[in-house]
Amino acid sequence: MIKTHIAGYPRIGAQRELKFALEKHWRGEISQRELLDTATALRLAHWQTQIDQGLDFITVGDFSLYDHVADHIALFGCIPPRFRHEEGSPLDNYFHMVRGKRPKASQCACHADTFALEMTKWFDTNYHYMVPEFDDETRFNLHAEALLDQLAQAKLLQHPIKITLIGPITLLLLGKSKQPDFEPLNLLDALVDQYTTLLGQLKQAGAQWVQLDEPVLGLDLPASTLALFDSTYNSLKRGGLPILLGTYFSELEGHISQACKLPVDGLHLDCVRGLKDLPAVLDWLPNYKVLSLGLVDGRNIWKTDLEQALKHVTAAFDSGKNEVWLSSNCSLLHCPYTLADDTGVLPAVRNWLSGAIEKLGEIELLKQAANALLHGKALSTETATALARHQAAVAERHSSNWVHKPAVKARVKATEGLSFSRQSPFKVRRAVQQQRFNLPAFPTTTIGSFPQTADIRALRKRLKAGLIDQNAYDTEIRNAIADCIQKQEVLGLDVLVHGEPERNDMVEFFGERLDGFAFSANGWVQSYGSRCVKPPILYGDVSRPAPMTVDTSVFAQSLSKRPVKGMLTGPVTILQWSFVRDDQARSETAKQIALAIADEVIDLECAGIGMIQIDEPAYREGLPLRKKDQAAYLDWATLAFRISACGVKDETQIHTHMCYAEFNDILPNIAAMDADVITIETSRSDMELLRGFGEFSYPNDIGPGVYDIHSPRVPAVGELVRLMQKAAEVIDPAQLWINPDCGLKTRGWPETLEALHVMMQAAKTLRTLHQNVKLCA
Ligand SMILES: CN1c2c(nc(N)[nH]c2=O)NC[C@@H]1CNc1ccc(C(=O)N[C@@H](CCC(=O)N[C@@H](CCC(=O)N[C@@H](CCC(=O)O)C(=O)O)C(=O)O)C(=O)O)cc1
Ligand SMILES: N[C@@H](CCS)C(=O)O
Ligand SMILES: [Zn+2]
Repeated sequence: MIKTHIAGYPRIGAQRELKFALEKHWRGEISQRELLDTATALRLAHWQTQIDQGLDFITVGDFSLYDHVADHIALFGCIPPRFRHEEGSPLDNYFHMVRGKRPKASQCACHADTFALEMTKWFDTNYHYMVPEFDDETRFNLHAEALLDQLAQAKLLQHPIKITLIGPITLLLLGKSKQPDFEPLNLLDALVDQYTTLLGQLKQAGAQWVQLDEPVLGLDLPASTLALFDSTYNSLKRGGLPILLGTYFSELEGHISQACKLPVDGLHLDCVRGLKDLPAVLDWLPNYKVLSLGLVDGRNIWKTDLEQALKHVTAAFDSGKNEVWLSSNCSLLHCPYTLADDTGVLPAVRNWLSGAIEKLGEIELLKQAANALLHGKALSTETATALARHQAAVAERHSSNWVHKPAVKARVKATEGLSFSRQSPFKVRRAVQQQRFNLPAFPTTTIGSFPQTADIRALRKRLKAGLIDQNAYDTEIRNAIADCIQKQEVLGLDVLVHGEPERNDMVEFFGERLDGFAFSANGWVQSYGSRCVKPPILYGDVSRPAPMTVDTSVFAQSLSKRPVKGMLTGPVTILQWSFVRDDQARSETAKQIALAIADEVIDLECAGIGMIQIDEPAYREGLPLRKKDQAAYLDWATLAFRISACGVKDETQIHTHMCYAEFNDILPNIAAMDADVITIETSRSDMELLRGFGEFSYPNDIGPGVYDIHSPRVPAVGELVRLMQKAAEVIDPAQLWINPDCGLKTRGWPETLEALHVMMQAAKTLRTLHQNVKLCA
């Protein structure tokens, strides 16, 4: 028997309805009721689409107003004490937990300025989840009302229901221990009790199945953790609801037999990332269990090769399996709603693509084709035509002239064996650069973007709608740059930026200017909360038809005597935050992008730009989940950065920037990138992240972020001085720069100016405290 389902659906809304409703609610423009009505309407629409496309189950539990991990914190009642208030609705307190809060003058002490939960990347995706906090005071207290309400809504559609939840072991491992020696897994028994009760309630309320996702099974796990799965799932059985164990994002290698033997009713396998596991799973998984094959890629947008997928379905039945489910490998959260009619995408490329709705159609088409094959029946004419048309599009992409550019391939080939080093070692470059720029101790700078105001976004919208012409747009952008430069001069920053007002997004902007990329008009994907990105579609060999940033940089530099950094996004980040090719190695694509960025770097240098920042915030995120694959990645990712950066003279200062990551385990590779200056996110770890840089004797200059840009909170001078003093304990002060954690695009101007003013005061204090800093080795 074949059944179809998905691991989860995008939730922001086909027209970003949830984003706009959330932001209106936060601005006080709509009530909680209106926000919840929007959410209900979206869920009903999503379930109806799944039914219309023929899926055998609708998936409930994947929707969230902000983040699904935060929802589990609310569901199991493990909200950290600082967010538990007597006053305010549960939803107010939920938003408080995920967004933080500044106290209103009139509010009581329980509303003190509280930091939101930390946010971090969901495995190796560009989605951010809210990090649960655990300590020995953590208690669980089931609050299933919201989930049961959703189940009741779904039941109105009279279609079988599968609930989806994060499994208890993954949930604990995603969290952070708030005490030095406390292990979140100590809480497992208590949490499993709550899960078991919940599963019982869900069964009673009419759910047919639950999918419990344990993507950590695809990570390198200690034997002690692996050992917990058996007893955990034995307990969960008591809930009485059939369990599908969900795995995705990685191969199960090493854990396959255990995953197959767990006391659950079915196993879901990621057949995109973990296809290698399939033969072993077919051997090990008992035939009475359901095997769910995740054959449609939820993290990319290419049409699935259904003929290939069909072979895997056949192999499953040939191995004796009785019940095979067809699905996406992971939640469709990571892809846009639809690309079928997106007018932004080049028509030649559009036919190769599949958004969430189209992926539901693929799963259904696969089911029909597999059923016909298994029962020895001919396909209906309609299915045969749809399948033939689908496969023709898949084949066309692989052989298209749009994809393959011999000159680009030849240029990459010519780089083989080259090491791509700067002309001189850092110490020599540093002296030459200090002579050129004459910077003070603790130079001050920012990461690149300044507030992307509603006015700037509205301006771009007017350009797109044809309401203003390119000249009018360029003039306004230049005004914004001039204003930004002037504000930085007034603040007294040492190294300026142009502020990035012309960029819709730091990756999409470059995608729009490079050959080999297509972009969509409405292909939005949730990044965190109400924030979305529109990843460009990297479909072919990459080259740079013309300079991309030189005019803007030259203009910005013409407005100041201080250095203004040229601002580029690095090859690994462009790769990581785009929908990328699946027909060639990522390392190959990265080299192509690196060569295009290298051309831009040289053009900037030739135009007189003395400092160039090549941002690589996704360098760490691209690290494969399994240790065995990491060294190879780090080698090519570092090489890609060096290809883009190393063509310049010693006197040109190369900066890079990284955020959202633990860096300590990859320090040798970061050092090998050999950027003259690296700015990193550190303030939220109280500079602890920097300790590793000190222990490793990181050789080049470092700007540890001194304040968190995710919050409107303005720090105090003393706080920043303390953080920098902490940094100076582990790093030679002569190596230290002062800057915020990351770009300021999501902030408003008032708090930005206030916070930077505080940062400048802190720099002054530090220069007094460290008068003897020797700036040049
Ligand atoms: C640094 N980060 C980034 C990541 N990934 C990227 N691809 N880019 C990143 O910068 N990953 C890690 C982090 C994630 N952080 C963020 C932070 C902020 C956003 C964000 O603000 N997103 C915006 C959309 C940005 C954008 O593309 N803007 C466009 C179009 C804007 C738009 O929606 N226009 C409206 C009209 C608006 C108006 O005021 O009238 C419209 O077209 O209808 C632009 O500026 O032109 C967001 O709003 O979600 C994302 C990730
Ligand atoms: N230059 C970018 C980097 C963000 S990670 C910015 O400032 O927004
Ligand atoms: Zn950043």
